[in-house]
Amino acid sequence: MSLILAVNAGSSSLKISLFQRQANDPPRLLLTSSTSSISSPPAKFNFKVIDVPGSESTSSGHKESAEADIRDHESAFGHFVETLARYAEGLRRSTQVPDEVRLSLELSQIRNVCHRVVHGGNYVEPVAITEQTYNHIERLSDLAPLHNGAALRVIHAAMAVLPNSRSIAFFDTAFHKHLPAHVAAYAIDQNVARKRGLRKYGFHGLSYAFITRSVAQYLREDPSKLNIIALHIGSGASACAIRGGKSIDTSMGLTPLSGLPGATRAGDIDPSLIFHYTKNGGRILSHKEDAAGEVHISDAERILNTEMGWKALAGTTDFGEIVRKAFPRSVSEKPDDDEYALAFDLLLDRILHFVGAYYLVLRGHVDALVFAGGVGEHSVELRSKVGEAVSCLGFAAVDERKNEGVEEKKGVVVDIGNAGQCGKRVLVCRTDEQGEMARECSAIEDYW
Ligand SMILES: Nc1ncnc2c1ncn2[C@@H]1O[C@H](COP(=O)(O)OP(=O)(O)O)[C@@H](O)[C@H]1O
Ligand SMILES: CC(=O)OP(=O)(O)O
Ligand SMILES: [Mg+2]
Repeated sequence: MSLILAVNAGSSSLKISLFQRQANDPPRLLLTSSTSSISSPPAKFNFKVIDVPGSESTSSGHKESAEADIRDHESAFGHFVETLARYAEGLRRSTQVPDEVRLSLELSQIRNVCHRVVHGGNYVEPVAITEQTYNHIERLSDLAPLHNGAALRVIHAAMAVLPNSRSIAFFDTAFHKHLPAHVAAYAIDQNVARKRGLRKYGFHGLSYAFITRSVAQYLREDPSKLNIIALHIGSGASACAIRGGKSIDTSMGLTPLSGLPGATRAGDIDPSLIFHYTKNGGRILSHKEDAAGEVHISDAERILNTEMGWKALAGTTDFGEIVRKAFPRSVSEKPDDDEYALAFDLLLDRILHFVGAYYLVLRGHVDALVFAGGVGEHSVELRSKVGEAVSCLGFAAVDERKNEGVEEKKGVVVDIGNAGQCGKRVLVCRTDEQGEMARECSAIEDYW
C-alpha cells in the first residue's frame, strides 16, 4: 500500500492528513490531525482516525489535548509522528485487525510527503525537494515570514524521520499564475519590479483550487466556466476573484500581509503608517535558528505580521472569542469597551470592499460567493452580516436556519442561501488544502 502524508503549515496551525493512494480513484483519507493555536500557546492537538479498517477495535483512534510541549510547527510535526507511530503499534498488537491493515500503516509505507509551501516565487508547479529547490524556498522566506521558514523546518524534520519518503512542495502561489499583468503589477518602476520580483503573487492557492473544483462539482458546472468570489478567512485571510476557474485577482500580494486583516496581520494600511507607528521600523532583524528558515525582515515587517490584526484590536487571535463577545447572548454580558465589535466590524468592512470590487472585476457574472477557512466555515455571524450586505448585488438572501445548521450538514459544500437552484448562490466550502495536495500528488505518475 502506498501512503501519502500531506502537511499544511498555516500561520497558527499545522494540519496533517494521511491518505492511501488508489490507482483509479481519488486518494482515500485514513486519518487527520491538527494542531491549532501554535502562535498563542498552549497549542491544541487533535488526532482522528477517519477510515482505517479494524480501527474500531483499538482505543487510540481519537485524541484531543492541550500540549505544552508543542512550541512551534516542527515540534507539532514531531508530536504527530509519535502519535501516529503509537497508533500503528496499537494496530499491530491488535489481533482483531486484518493482516493487510496491520502491516500497511507502517511509517515506512509513506512514499510521498506533500508540504504546503506558501511562497513559491516563480515556481508554478509542485517540486520535489532537492538541495536546489530547498534553497529556492529558503530564499523566499523573507517574503512569507510566518510560513516558509516554518514549512522548511517541517520538511527538514520529515526528511529525517521518514528517510525513505520523497518530500514534495506544493505552492499557494501557483493557483494565481494567470493573474493579468495589470493586476499583478504594482505602480512602481517596472525595471526594479522585474529585477527583484516585486509583484502580486497571491496566496491560499491550494485552498482556492480545492474550492473551485468542489463548487463546480456541487453546481454541476464545468470548472472552466465557473465564476466565483471566494473568501478564505482563517488566521490569514484573503479574497479571490475566480473567472473561468482561474484566479484573476486576489487580495494578498507580494507577501501574505496585504489585503484583509488576519489574526496577527494588519492587512492593507497606508504604507506610510508604519514610519509613524515606530521609529525603529527599518532595523533589520536576522535570526538563524538552525539550518532551515533563516529570515531577515525589518522590525516594521515583524510588527505588521505578528502584532497587528485581531490580536492588536481585541487582544486575542481567536476569532470565535471575538464573535462571542461582540454578540453576547444577553445585554448584561456586553462589555463596556467595544473592542470586540470593532475587530468584527473592521473585518466585515474590509471583506465587503473586496466583494464589491471583485463583483465589478467579474462584471457581475458571479455564480456564487463562497466562505471558507476557519472563520469562514465556522462563524455564523460573519456569514450572516456579509450576506445581509451583499444581497443588494443580487446574491441570494442568507437563510438563517441553513446558516446556523452548517456544522450539522454533511458534504464539502453547503448552500446557505434561499436562491434554490437559480440565482447567485451563497455557499460554505469545507476547504481541504491537504486533500488538494494529495489529489495532485496522486495524479503525478512520475512519483509512483
Ligand atoms: N466558531 C468559530 N467562530 C469564529 N472563528 C472561528 C471559529 N472556530 C475557529 N475559528 C477561527 O479560525 C481561525 C483559524 O483558521 P484556520 O484557517 O484553521 O487557520 P490557519 O490560518 O492557521 O490555517 C482562528 O482564528 C479561529 O479563531
Ligand atoms: C497564506 C496564509 O496566510 O496562510 P494561513 O492562513 O494558513 O496562515
Ligand atoms: Mg490556513
